[in-house]
Amino acid sequence: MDSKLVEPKYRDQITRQLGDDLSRRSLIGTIVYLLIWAALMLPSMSELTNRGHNTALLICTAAVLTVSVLRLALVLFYREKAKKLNTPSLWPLQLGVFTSGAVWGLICYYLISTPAFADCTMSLFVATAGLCAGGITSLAPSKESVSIYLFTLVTPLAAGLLVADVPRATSIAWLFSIYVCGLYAISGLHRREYFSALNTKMKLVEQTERLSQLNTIDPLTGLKNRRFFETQLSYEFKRAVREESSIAIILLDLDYFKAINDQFGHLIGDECLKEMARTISCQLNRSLDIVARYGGEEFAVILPNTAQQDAYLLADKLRQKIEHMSIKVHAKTVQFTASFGLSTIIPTINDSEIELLSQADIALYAAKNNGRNRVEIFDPDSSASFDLVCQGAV
Ligand SMILES: Nc1nc2c(ncn2[C@@H]2O[C@H](COP(=O)(O)OP(=O)(O)OP(=O)(O)O)[C@@H](O)[C@H]2O)c(=O)[nH]1
Repeated sequence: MDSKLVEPKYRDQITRQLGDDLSRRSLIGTIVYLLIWAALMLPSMSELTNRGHNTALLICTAAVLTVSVLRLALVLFYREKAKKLNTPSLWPLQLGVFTSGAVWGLICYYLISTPAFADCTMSLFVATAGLCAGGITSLAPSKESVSIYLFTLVTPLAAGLLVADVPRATSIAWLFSIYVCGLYAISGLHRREYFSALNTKMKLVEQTERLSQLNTIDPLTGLKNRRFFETQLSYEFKRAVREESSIAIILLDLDYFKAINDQFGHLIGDECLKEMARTISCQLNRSLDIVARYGGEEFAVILPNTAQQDAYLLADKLRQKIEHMSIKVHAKTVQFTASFGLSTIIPTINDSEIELLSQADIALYAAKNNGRNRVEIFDPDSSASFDLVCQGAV
């Protein structure tokens, strides 16, 4: 691969894309290769057989068939490698190009230098010119493949022209030289355009990924936002149904936040939210847990595979951490508390995550009503939350 044309950070993805493209093109190339041989030989087959050249023809046909099967096998081998490796080497594809080019070139040499096949010479030149054009167009993204193909295909043909008594040999040699040079130059342009398009595509993919990442993040706290939370909740809920495992939701809301804003200003209010986000994130040690800013001063936590008692212990630990947090503003210290609503379920197919969320909301509402700075667990029996052993009520 031409590394000057590829941005280093996209090297791996582009190498992979190049391999995919070349393997697809090689498949088509192999079929066209076979068809060209058939079109070249079938019309003159009976005549050549009558002249007693059937053994030579059979050997050439067997060689064309063998090299096509080999090339096909190499493409499949490359595809198998590509399933396991991120950036598989392109050598199987290049070996396929080399063998098919070399076999065609040698057959050309043999047919041109054998007087009995003089009738086929013109159609052989046309077929080889077509193979050159098609091969170079489809292999253009790989400079090495183009060079291998041209060299193996054209060198024996040129040698054949030198040794055999071909009418207008000089003219044909010139025509082929111009033709091959022109094709080679055009393949360079094609290659530049191909890699420029790939670099642009990779940049777009990268920017789209970054944008969709940003789309899931709350800019103030750096936590995930509500949209992400809801998507993940749905996903985790379905997983809990499948695995028949417990899932818990904690909703927490800063107490009297309006008063903090009014007293210290919105910037200090923002600092409280950021500090709170940091505290919640620090307390969640499992990578499975998801914390998000659910609303203005409201946060939400999903705890997959967590029983009610464990979720309660975590919520109360968070409550205590927040209670003991403080933010310095000039000479003053801002302290605040938060209220928590908790709901847990081992869901079945008939349950829904929206129900679980609204249960956590009911429990949070109860925590606010029951005095704030406390954890309430949703009680399914009374359909209202009840106070659990929570020590820090204001
Ligand atoms: N600084 C800041 N304030 C916010 C933000 N989002 C919401 N708020 C404020 O949060 C306050 C929420 O007030 P309320 O809904 O009355 O709740 P509260 O004062 O916390 O009272 P309780 O929840 O009942 O304890 C409002 O004053 C909002 O303006 C934010 O991003 N930054």
